[in-house]
Amino acid sequence: MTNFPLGTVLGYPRIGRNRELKRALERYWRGDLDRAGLDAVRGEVRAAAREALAEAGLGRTDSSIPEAASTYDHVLDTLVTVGALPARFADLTDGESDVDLDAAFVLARGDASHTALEMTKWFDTNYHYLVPEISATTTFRYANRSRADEAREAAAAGFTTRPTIVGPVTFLALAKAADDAEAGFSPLQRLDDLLPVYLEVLADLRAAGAEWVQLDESALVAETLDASPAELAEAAARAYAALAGASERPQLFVATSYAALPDAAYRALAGAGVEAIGFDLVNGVAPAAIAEFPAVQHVAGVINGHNIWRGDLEAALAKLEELRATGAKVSASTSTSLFHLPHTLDDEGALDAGLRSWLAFANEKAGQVVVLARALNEGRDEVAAELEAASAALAQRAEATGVRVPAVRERVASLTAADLARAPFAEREVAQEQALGLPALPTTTIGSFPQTGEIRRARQAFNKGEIDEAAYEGFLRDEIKRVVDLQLELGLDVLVHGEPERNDMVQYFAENLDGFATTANGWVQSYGSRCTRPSILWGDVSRPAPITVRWAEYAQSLASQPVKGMLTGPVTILAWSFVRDDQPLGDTAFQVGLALRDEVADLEAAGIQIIQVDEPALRELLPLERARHADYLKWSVDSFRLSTAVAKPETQIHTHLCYSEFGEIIEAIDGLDADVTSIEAARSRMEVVGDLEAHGYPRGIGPGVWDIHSPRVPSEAEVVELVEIAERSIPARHLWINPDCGLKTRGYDETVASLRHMVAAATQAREALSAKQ
Ligand code: MET
Ligand SMILES: [Zn+2]
Repeated sequence: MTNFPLGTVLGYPRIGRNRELKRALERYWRGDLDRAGLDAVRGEVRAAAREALAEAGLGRTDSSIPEAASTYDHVLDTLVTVGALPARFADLTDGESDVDLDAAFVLARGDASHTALEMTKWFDTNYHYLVPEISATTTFRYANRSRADEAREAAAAGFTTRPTIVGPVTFLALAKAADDAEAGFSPLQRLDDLLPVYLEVLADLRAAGAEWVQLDESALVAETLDASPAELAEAAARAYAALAGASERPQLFVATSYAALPDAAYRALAGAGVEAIGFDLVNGVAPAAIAEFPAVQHVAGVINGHNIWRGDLEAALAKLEELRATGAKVSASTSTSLFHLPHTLDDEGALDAGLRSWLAFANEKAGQVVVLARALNEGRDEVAAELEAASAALAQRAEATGVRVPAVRERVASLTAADLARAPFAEREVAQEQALGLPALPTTTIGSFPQTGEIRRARQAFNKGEIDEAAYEGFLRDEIKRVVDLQLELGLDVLVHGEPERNDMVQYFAENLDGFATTANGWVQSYGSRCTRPSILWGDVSRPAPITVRWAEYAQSLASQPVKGMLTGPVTILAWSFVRDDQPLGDTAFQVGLALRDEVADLEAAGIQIIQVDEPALRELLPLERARHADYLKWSVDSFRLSTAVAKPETQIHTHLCYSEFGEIIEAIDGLDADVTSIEAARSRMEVVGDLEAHGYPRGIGPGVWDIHSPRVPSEAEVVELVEIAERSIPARHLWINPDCGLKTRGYDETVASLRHMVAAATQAREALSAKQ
């Protein structure tokens, strides 16, 4: 068996350098591409990933290239591999043959007869995985052999790559108890039943030629899961004793990312006989017990896989040398999979040359790992030139114009507690009731309306200079009028302008704020075929001019109902951008908060009575280590309040949070002090409203009644049912009726039908309410 390579990356972007896979998927789902066509693109994307990493300098046959392609989601891949289909998908399999990709798509996207799996954020990132549902009766079987097929495909192309799957502990730790599970059931209880399938998978991968397999076990670093770190470490000890004990298997590389690997978990893995263990040295420190396990290969994540900065290569090497000095066997690696990054800077010719020299995308990060591996192998003198170039870029960045702007820093420094506080809610509630005069159970939407092909084409034409600004603005005004008229016709109570001018809710602000740059092709996967193009926040942030005011003002001029002004909050702007790494995030958040504060004041002055500041990423940035929570919650809440507290009592502040697992941050949500908060709740059938009730949440709340992540149109009766569930926990005067999230990814047919059902359901619920009174 071969040694573990001296340099590796934990994963690679999966969607294709030019989003080939995204496009192929969408054509396939629309029926414009057949399965053979889709499979051909999938194969090309896998081949291109291997070639790109080989070109960056990773070895073709030394297992340093991860075989980490995924067509929709890697947790879904693992779910299908181990055949853990929830009961409601039982009709997709005969229980014996392989579960195919088409079945996986139904799990992911739902269809007329299946509600899709839930999605939630992958650790503290902006990537969404599909949440497995496990109960005492879930069956496990080796039900999809794609990983082994891919290893064979790699071999045929002259590679020995390293198949990558989610490890058994993480798979179960990230799962939720299925609805039919008994109270108190935890998916980890099924570990011993799952392990035999992993043994089969390992044997099959070995037979396919894999020398090493990578099992991602990042759950071991998280303190925010249902299972405690001690339970997770105990599960790891059991799981890996079983897997390492197998005779037919590749060598095991257990990778962990996103925070420090706790000593207990490290000992569990090393003690079980795992041959290589990876840990994150960007967001964590090395486990203390390393010296006790000299046989283990320690794969040190010293190159940040989750940001786009070229960073301090010298410091990364110093970490490796320090580890090696303890006598440990050391390899260089990225801290996380590179699927959080765009493919390559080669596609960013238009980027400012200075800024570009400070950056590294996936291919360039792989190149950095290769440099470090050479230093480990041949000595640091052999890479002196590369180290020097990286240090020079870093020094130049620190001094560059715009990175530190005195006026911005002085404004932040002069803030006081009074700048963060509004009048008490009781007072605001009365003032808003008078100002707005809304009915009980008001209906609204989350902001965006469908981004039609026509809108995208108009934006493209404008960006290419094919139409001038006046023509584009005229187009947007017509679109806004259409959306406002539609909402009037549907009978919604609080309107939106529909956000047609925004390519993306963060990028739009980034493009209009100083301190940001945008990329040409910097796409990263968000979920399935959905990609985002995060902006690069590289300098001090300020707002040169009002951003959204003219659109909101125009929309408001078309209706007597209130139109919500629509902003993206500071935490979300940070979470969905590539942020600077040279100062605490909280400092950056305050700069963004101040810029938004100016926008709130201007919206209000323009006559906008309701302003929504979206913070869907509030939960996502919550650190995985509990010790860091207090600091995070303080700056995230304060930066939101900084942006909104400028509003008068009669101005109603809304916020929107995607996802509903926020038991953990309910104090923070309360701390935002928004008058109304909309949240996702439809897929979990309002699970979250109980948490809110238990907490005694005192202000307005809009639990989503329509799951907009699926093309399914909810019936009026379904919506009524969800409203009734919500009414049991939330006082009617605080309850709002809205979809789970924005509608930009939906088509107009579904949108109109669903909103019609939603408004009709609200009318029914109102009638029931007044009958009761
Ligand atoms: C991901 S949250 C989206 C909120 C935004 N206002 C929208 O409706 O699209
Ligand atoms: Zn949302």
